[in-house]
Amino acid sequence: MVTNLLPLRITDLELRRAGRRILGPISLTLEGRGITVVLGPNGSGKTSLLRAMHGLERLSAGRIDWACGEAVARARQAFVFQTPILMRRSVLDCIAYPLVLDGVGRRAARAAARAMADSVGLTGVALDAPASVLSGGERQKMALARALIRQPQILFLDEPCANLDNASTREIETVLLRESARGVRIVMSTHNVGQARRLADEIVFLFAGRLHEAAPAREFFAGPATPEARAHIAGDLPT
Ligand SMILES: Nc1ncnc2c1ncn2[C@@H]1O[C@H](COP(=O)(O)OP(=O)(O)OP(=O)(O)O)[C@@H](O)[C@H]1O
Repeated sequence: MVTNLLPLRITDLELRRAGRRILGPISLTLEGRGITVVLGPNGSGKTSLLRAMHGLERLSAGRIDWACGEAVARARQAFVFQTPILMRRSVLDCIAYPLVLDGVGRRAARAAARAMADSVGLTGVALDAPASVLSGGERQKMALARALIRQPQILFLDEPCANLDNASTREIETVLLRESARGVRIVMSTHNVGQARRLADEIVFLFAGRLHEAAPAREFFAGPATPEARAHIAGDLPT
């Protein structure tokens, strides 16, 4: 179902901010199915690359081309931010909100939101309570439910498990693997090598704003192309 959106072609992309180049030049093609993990240390440009793909960054140079054209592509994708945006609504209404914006009636939207809350494991949570009472892990699940409720074909997630404990991380990873198996194309960032090993079909490794490698995960982990990638996988602290 993603075939008419992809490939996504990124050509000579550069982002310059405050007088310095923070990303690029990057040329990269995203195809097919599965989970692409954008891996790299803090500050390597992961968030910036995901935001650029999702159309949230002004490009300083280069192009980003979706196979189906930009407007169609934007309507079929969702983004989960590292720190979920909290609205002053109940948990259920936060999840239902994208459907309400689409014109779905409140009752139907809330019913769909209830089912989605269940499917991401938001159980034992008072769904009519304000979203602000949720724990970190619950907030991430709520953000994931809100992103999935319009059934996006492509889902971007920026460090979806940062600061979460093992149990919450495992639950979110399970949802991501399930959605990927259902055909949702997932593009996510992490600096966590273990998470990349567990989830990735493809790795895009960034270091200091540069693309070091884009390769099938098995290939990347068996023989990373650059010393920086090798050190990152090994858990060393390259300078
Ligand atoms: N608007 C901006 N103005 C100036 N510098 C910026 C801007 N946005 C990002 N940067 C810088 O660009 C670099 C890459 O940032 P980015 O958030 O993309 O990295 P990251 O790999 O996602 O990092 P982290 O893992 O810490 O979230 C950082 O040095 C950051 O300070």
